[in-house]
Amino acid sequence: MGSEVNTAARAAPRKLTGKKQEIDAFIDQFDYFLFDCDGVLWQGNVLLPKVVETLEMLRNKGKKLVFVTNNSSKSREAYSKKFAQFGIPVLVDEVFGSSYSTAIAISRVYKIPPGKRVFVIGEEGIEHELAAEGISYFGGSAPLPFPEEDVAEHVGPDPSVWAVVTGLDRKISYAKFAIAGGYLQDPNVHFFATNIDSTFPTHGKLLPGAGTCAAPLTLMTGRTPIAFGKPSQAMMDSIEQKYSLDKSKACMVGDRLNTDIQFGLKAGLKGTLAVLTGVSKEEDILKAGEIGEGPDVYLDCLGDLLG
Ligand SMILES: O=C(O)[C@H](O)[C@H](O)COP(=O)(O)O
Repeated sequence: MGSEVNTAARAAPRKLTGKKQEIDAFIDQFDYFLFDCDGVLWQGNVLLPKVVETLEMLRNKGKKLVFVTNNSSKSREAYSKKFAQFGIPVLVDEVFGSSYSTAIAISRVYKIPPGKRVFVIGEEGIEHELAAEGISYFGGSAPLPFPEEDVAEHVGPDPSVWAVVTGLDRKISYAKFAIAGGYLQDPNVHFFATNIDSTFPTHGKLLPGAGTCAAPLTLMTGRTPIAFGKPSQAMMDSIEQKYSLDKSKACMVGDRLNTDIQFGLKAGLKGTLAVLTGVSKEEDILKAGEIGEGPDVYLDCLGDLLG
């Protein structure tokens, strides 16, 4: 499937009324539901209403659920613990995060050569998933092994460095950018990003997203990273393979038009459902619909799927 959205003759996004018959007809079209998490299931540390019951209802109907997040700060295992804290039983294997997507692309698609390593701008989630794939890395959450003011002495090429990977790094520093920028001046060093979200919604506010941890390197080197989170085709390809996903029976559920809904549309999934509990608002959805890039349907909140 191509990576562009086929906008031709797409109907305007339709708000589901919540009537049982209509909701059942919508759900019955799909065997698979891909869920974004933040803004759909919860907002930060607050679980949204009726989420537990809705996921249970879908499981009882035999639907296959996959939780697809761009949040690279947590590993799949850490994410499954977050689900457990909310009383939602989810297997580690049902979580597909951008850190995992990046790690499997590096080890299985790009096939990092033996003896090479990756410099990380990011947090534990990336480190955990790289390690699980047997990828050697440095940087990340480790403190700099030299005083920040001495950074210039440590900038330069390193033949052992095969790639720079960026993700959300809430301890980002000038020195980390300087080191990464030094490696990226070698055109043979790959530039990867878990995801390039502009914003990171937190406690109802928009904080700088993972994309802001890559952008200074683009400005510095003129290079743009290959990203493995939503809406990348690479992430969809891995999901398709891992879960034997039949795209003609799959629905993407999300709160954000430019990541979640684009992800479903670009992949040509059968359906896309937006909820209004996260980033994109009703007016954004209707506006995107005017250019054929809105979701098929939308709801105030996921719990409305209970009808
Ligand atoms: O900047 C980021 O990394 C993202 O905004 C964030 O992690 C989004 O995660 P998602 O909504 O896909 O769960």
